[in-house]
Amino acid sequence: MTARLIDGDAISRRIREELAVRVRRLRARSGVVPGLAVLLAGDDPASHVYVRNKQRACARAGISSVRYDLPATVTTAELVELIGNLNHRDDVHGILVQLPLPPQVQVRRVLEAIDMGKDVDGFHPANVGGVVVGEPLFPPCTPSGVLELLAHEDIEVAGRNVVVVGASNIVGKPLSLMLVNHDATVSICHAKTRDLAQFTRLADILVVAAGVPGLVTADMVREGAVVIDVGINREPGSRRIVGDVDFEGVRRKASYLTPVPGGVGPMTVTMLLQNTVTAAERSHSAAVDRQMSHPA
Ligand SMILES: Nc1nc(=O)c2c([nH]1)NC[C@@H]1CN(c3ccc(C(=O)N[C@@H](CCC(=O)O)C(=O)O)cc3)C=[N+]21
Repeated sequence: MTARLIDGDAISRRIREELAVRVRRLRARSGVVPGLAVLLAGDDPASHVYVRNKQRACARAGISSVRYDLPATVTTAELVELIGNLNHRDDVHGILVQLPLPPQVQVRRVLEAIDMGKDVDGFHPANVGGVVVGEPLFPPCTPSGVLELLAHEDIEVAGRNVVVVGASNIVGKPLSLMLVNHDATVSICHAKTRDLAQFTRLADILVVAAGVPGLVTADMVREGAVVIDVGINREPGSRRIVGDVDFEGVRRKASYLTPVPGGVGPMTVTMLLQNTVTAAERSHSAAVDRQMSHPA
């Protein structure tokens, strides 16, 4: 068997075109232009690349984005204060704090400072709780991008065995709960899992988000499984990125496979744009509601 490749770039393009239509409609109706604030601390080269990609994608969809470049020495208090100011600005509908943050910063406190209604990354604990009960204000971007890819290919998740490799707070854990909410049977594997292959071979759908290049090889994959590679690993000294899956080997065994690049990565950015447009639409509806209840 040779896997069909899931084209995240093409699926993203279609969704982004629909988002651009929503942006134009909102602007025509209300004059509101969706706005995203991106906070970037320090000079991690990968973070700079990601942020540049996000801002370019915003511009193409008609979303205005402002970037705050903060020194690597930034404090928790400084970040919390800046976020407090952005929370009150009505031209900023989404706030994104690029991770990782420098080691002296208390990430939890920073994420908790973001107004829930502007938490387009879905990292605020209240949004994380929303994922548990199945109705987050904003679903986290990479997990919803994965679900969007599966839905787009008509791959049913209800009743399937899904194995998620990686238990991070931003991908593995929320994605696992979102899959359970779609009636999948989910196993979560992580760095301490003994005999990983014993689990991965049970998977109808295998999602790999471990950050370990080449972790999943063909012998670990059931014939005909769907394999979603969330890994983004930069080879030292190279600009090329590779996933967590041995692409050539697994391609001969799986029924569907996402490439890296061009799979989950662009969907993450697309879901960020989607959340930002939704945030702007909600802020406009809220303004209309206030107007209706207190006419001038
Ligand atoms: N607050 C926060 N939110 C995030 O969503 C977030 C973050 N911090 N920190 C880092 C990770 C990583 N991430 C990616 C997004 C897009 C691509 C992407 O577009 N990848 C392209 C290729 C990009 C390239 O070539 O470098 C692709 O896979 O085709 C990759 C990785 C978002 N993250």
